[in-house]
Amino acid sequence: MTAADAVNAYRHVALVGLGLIASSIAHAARRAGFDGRITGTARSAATRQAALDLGICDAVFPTAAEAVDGADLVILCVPVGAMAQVATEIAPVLAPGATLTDVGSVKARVIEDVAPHLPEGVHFIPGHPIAGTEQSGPGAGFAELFDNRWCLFTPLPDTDADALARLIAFWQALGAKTDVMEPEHHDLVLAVTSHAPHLIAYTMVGVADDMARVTENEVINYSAAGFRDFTRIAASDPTMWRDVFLTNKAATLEILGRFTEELFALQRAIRTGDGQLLHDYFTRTRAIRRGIIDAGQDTAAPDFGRVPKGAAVDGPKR
Ligand SMILES: NC(=O)c1ccc[n+]([C@@H]2O[C@H](COP(=O)([O-])OP(=O)(O)OC[C@H]3O[C@@H](n4cnc5c(N)ncnc54)[C@H](O)[C@@H]3O)[C@@H](O)[C@H]2O)c1
Ligand SMILES: O=C(O)C(=O)C[C@]1(C(=O)O)C=C[C@@H](O)C=C1
Repeated sequence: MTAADAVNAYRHVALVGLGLIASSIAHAARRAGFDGRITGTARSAATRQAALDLGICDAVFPTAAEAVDGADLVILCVPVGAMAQVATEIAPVLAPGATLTDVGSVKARVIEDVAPHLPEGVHFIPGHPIAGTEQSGPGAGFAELFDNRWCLFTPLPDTDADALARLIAFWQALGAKTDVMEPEHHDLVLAVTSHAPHLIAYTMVGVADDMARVTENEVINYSAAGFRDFTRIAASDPTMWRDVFLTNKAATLEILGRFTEELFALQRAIRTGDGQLLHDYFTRTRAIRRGIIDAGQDTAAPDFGRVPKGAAVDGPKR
């Protein structure tokens, strides 16, 4: 199957929320050869106009129900805390046989908030592309965002296998690698790899800001590269990240608890002059970084239409 075949399996894609991720989906779908209709909805007239000016949508609407009417693929691209509200709005107009997916950074809570509102016959397949930037809004999107990045799916036990395969092929055509897992497993993994690191970056930049007041901005002016990376992460959208922490509470608190224990151990090693402990620790973490880079070099090109091994047959990862 070609990328164009995979994206054109759908004829009308509706994007609910027109920010970084929605706009990147539209650009990547067009790049793959999507020749169907893309509709969108945003609350503000300025965002709707921007989406038209940027060529992201063929038509934009002030309400989600209007945008979704007649769509065979609906993608919820709003903050996780807004998923329940938009699901209620669109439920009456979702066409039987349509696929409804989302891109939210948390999965168990999105399933809890969306699934109860849906009519029979709609294929609800939660998803999450692990790709983004600290920018927001329709102008921030670009076609290459998902290239060689993971998109994870957390289907429900009764998810239709053909609908899942079609959606996986769509995301692979956008450039992503795909995998399937249980929602709770997803939320724990992401708490480690994304959510806790964001909170740590927010905190470190907050600490530096307090220091900057003391040292008359020297901390900001002479910031080193590592700290500057923290400031990029800490510039991410406040609404999106508030919702992530409030909806992935248990997993994030679990990881932050472990983080604090390790931090105290390192703090003690510094105080007691235990250079061996520090050296051993940093040697171990360096190996992890090198492992990630090696794995990245092994990344295969997306294989359109391929259902990942184990998706429907062996069941998702737990
Ligand atoms: N930014 C990232 O790095 C990233 C990566 C992967 C997944 N995600 C997830 O994707 C989703 C969208 O993120 P984004 O980065 O595109 O955000 P964004 O801020 O760029 O866009 C969000 C859009 O949703 C709209 N919106 C907000 N609240 C709404 C409501 N109550 N009703 C209707 N529309 C509403 C906003 O006006 C905006 O148009 C979030 O669920 C986020 O967790 C983000
Ligand atoms: O690169 C960034 O700016 C991101 O933070 C993107 C990032 C991540 O943590 O990797 C953030 C949240 C998403 O749910 C997925 C991706």
